[in-house]
Amino acid sequence: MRDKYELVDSIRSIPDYPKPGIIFRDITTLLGDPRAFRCAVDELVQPYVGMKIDKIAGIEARGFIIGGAIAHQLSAGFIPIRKKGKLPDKTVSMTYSLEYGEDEMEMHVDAIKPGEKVILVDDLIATGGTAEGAVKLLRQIGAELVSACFIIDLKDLPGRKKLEDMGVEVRSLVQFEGH
Ligand SMILES: O=P(O)(O)OC[C@H]1O[C@H](OP(=O)(O)OP(=O)(O)O)[C@H](O)[C@@H]1O
Ligand SMILES: Nc1ncnc2[nH]cnc12
Repeated sequence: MRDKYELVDSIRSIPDYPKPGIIFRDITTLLGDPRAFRCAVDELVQPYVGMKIDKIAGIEARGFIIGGAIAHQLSAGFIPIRKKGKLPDKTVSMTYSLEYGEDEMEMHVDAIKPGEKVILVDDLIATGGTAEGAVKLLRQIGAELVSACFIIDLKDLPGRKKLEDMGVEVRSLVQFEGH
């Protein structure tokens, strides 16, 4: 990977998916490109090296792919934040809205010990509704949220500001204009 332009070029944009007016930023092409995938994970990990991060919390489904790779690189544990009804033990849950709908997410109540240092990971932040719900859940069970990171930030949407207003540091690799 020579520079971040190659990372941008590895992301496929699909107009009017899943609804008219949305440009879907598809990371399957990035994931399928060995150099782009490695570059994205390495760039996301770099600021956290040496910070003794306990857990990476990844948001279903695309946050699992990126978050798992980051957790491995940082020798941290991995916590899945899942869509409703998928986790088998006692959970905490939160309803949230996103760019094209509404959903409910859950975590196991014992996924994190109070005070553990956690980074939230997803592929993309748009309205920030999903990440906001995840931050609330993580704090509810006592996590110390160190940062949130994304490959993509849709910068005309309020996601980044929403998290920063909650006192969360936000990092992203690629910024796109528009929806
Ligand atoms: O900032 P927001 O407006 O909340 O949108 C961002 C969320 O939308 C996408 O997930 P989606 O709900 O489509 O689920 P998927 O990963 O299972 O496809 C994306 O992976 C983020 O999780
Ligand atoms: N425009 C978009 N592309 C891909 N995933 C998204 N999640 C929310 N908005 C999105």
